[in-house]
Amino acid sequence: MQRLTVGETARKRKRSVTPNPLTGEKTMGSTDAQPPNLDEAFTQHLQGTAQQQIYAERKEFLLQEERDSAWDRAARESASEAENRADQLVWEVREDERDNLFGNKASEAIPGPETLDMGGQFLTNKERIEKSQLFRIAQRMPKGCHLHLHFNAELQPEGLIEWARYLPDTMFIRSTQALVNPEDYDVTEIVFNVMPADTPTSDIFSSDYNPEFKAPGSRPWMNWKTFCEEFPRTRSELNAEAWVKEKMVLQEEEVYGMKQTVNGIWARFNQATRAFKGLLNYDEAYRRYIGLAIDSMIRERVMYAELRPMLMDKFIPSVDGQQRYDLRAQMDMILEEVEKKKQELKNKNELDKFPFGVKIIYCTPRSIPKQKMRSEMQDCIELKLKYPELICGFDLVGAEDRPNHIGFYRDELLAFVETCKSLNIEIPFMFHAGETLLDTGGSKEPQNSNLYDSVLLNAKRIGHGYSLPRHPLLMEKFREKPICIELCPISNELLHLCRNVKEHTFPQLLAAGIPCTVNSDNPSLFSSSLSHEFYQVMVGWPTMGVHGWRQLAEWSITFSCLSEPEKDEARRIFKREWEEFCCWIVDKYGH
Ligand SMILES: O=c1[nH]cnc2c1ncn2[C@@H]1O[C@H](CO)[C@@H](O)[C@H]1O
Repeated sequence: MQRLTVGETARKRKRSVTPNPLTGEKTMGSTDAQPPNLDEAFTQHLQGTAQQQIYAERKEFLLQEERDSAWDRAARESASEAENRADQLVWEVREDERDNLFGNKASEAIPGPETLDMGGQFLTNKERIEKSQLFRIAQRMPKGCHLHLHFNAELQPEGLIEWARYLPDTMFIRSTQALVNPEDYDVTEIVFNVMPADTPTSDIFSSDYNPEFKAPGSRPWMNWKTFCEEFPRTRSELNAEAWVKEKMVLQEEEVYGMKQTVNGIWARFNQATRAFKGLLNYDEAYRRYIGLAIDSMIRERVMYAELRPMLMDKFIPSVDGQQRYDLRAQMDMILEEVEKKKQELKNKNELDKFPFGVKIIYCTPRSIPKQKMRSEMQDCIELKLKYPELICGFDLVGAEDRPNHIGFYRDELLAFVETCKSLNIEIPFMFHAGETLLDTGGSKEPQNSNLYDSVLLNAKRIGHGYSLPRHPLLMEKFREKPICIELCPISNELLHLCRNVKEHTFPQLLAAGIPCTVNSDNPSLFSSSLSHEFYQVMVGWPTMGVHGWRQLAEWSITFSCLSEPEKDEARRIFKREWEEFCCWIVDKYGH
């Protein structure tokens, strides 16, 4: 029988419509129709056709259109030959490590225990990351400026704990409960303080211990050295220092634990922050801390930083607990220590490594009453008048799912703006905003999102901005103004905004054309560093490359509070270092 073509079959099918005997419905009859020869049709249409050609051209056009409007276009187009080569090599290193270091080759076999997801949970991956060449490269990368870094959370805890050994008489510890049963050690919160040696003390290991610390006559403190000596008596598996360190750093199990909640991890985070405070807030440590923080930035190839101290507690003690230093004295210490570092660098002819020192963003908690907020703002302005080059911004900090939202302080914030204008000073807002999945500013009302107030109050930058993609209109406003976003990817993962960096919203923010920078937020609590953050954005989005890294670093200069001539100088240094960096990659990985 002669085979019908596809077209003839279709015509024939049309002719053979018959009513369904049960329903009367007319359906296509197939009784007398020949099945179409699909095989022949496909063979015919698979041969190089105009459609294939047109599709390929349209695809290329679509890709080109996307590249032409991509966020990293300027960097891509201005890349040197070495940078283009470095981009290709870094891509190769990353993709090789995805398959071979992490073992992410898809297979039906259940992966062995050595397999980890590249870009998966940060703390779970941390040891593997440290074996990675991509991480080596991230460490070596010139990073520009660090714009979101909390003052007490820059350095790892070991050093601070060690320094406390040298204060056998004046370092004290307080607990929120007696340490008697094993569970007490897990649930208690501890804080430190330097006080006069004759401060009345109690025994935290006694069931009579009274943790009350506010009431007159309360004596919740125990000498730290005594605490260390007594500690093994009740908890032999850890010594006091190791136990305290666990309290100060977020542990993998508590971050990712099945039963962990957003509130739970924030409570732990806040406890950890408070545990750091007393260990560095006394004159000797404060000074040493600044120098060491700068050393660590230089190692990480950061050339300048804007640090965020909480300045609501106005005094820090001297090492003997006898004197108190007010905010001005603290600012003087910062300036002096920065100056010492600069001198050191100058002597080594290395001033380009950290030429601009640091600036301070005045931070205050969003939990305080309006009256207190007002006095905080006045303190900030007073400091700005006294230290115009040092104070560079104002920020509200603390969990955004708790009161208050920025708009709660609307009148005070507007008064702050007008007062600054009348004094002819500028203290830009750099609010924490969008660091929440509820995005209701600690209330039940979506209109209390801190993202609205950040736009209305003309923030220069915002911290986090994680939930901004839910507001396309605000995205547009951020892009137009522009308001820069200080990304803190590891912080966001550890504080339960996303399970891992691949779920983070930074690709949406960047793709929308909003300038962003990369930051480490609280590296000492998160066991992280700025190099880890840059590593994370590289493995979190396959589209990220060396050009993207450069764009992020360049934005950190553009959106810093350096003066225009300083920015030009910063760009000059950065450009040179970047080219060296790219050549180093080509040298090391090009064979
Ligand atoms: O990611 C954050 N979001 C909001 N507040 C924070 C974050 N990191 C630190 N702090 C808060 O800032 C103060 C230290 O300067 C600490 O009180 C801490 O709770």
